Amino acid sequence: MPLFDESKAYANQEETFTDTWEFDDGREEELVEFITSKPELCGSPAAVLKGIDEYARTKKYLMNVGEDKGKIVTDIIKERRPNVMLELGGYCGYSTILFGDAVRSSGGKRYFSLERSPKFAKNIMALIDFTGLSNIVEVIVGPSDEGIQQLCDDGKIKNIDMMFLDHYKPAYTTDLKLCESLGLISKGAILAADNVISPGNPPYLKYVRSSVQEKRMALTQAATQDTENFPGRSAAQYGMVEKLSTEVKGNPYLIYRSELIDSFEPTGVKDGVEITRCLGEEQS
Ligand SMILES: C[S@@+](CC[C@H](N)C(=O)[O-])C[C@H]1O[C@@H](n2cnc3c(N)ncnc32)[C@H](O)[C@@H]1O
Repeated sequence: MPLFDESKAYANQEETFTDTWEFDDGREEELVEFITSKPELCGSPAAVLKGIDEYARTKKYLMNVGEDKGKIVTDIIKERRPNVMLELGGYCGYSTILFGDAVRSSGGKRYFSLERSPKFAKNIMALIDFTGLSNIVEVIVGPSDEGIQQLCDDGKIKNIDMMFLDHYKPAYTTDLKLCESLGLISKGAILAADNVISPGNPPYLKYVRSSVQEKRMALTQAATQDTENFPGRSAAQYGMVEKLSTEVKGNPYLIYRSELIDSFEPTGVKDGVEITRCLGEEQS
């Protein structure tokens, strides 16, 4: 793994959790102003991303995927060339711009960003408009499980080619199972899950690394295993508002091959992205 370049490190991450939102102390709107007040950045995804990185380095930390982990995912987008890609958790739109632009450049049609906070969603839309990506990116406001169901009911997605998971950590497994149950995951789908080292997501890693037989066995155990065993405060975070369903069983017959790619948070803290490829479905 290459070493982290300290010269591009974001400002230190402060402790600003509330029961409802992380950060949301005005920095996100300050960022939008910082970017949109520079007309020279308008219409250029690369320039806007540079501007967001500059804000997070010189002013206040932002919980973006960042350049290093972002490159892991854009390399896979170039290889997979997804027609339809979803991200769960958009925040200020850094990953939305980076991956939405990569999907567009590789010939894809739609990039859906699902963001629970109406305030954050408004900021993403402002930056997407400014960057010139509104013809490919659609921001869906509300909890991810409702957004996924809605996209499916509206016929906007029939299949997910790629999905980036970067929202409420205990919802990674429940949302993946929801996608599986809705028939949205099939051979060729690729999942990229952020923060599997920092803060970590043991239930998700266990699920995507399990064999069909192990997943079938797990169905006989308590469903709460998906949303328990979280390090630090990553589960308590948003706990007052997140209502996860542990009833959705998913499709245990899907065959996954999963690997961790080591990398860094934009602050330099070690982290990794779990890349999971669906190889097909075992006949029941
Ligand atoms: C780590 S940030 C996402 C960063 C973004 N992907 C990036 O790299 O630029 C997590 C985001 O997930 C959102 N979020 C948390 N729970 C959610 C849920 N259930 N559905 C959708 N978004 C959620 C939070 O509001 C926050 O904006």
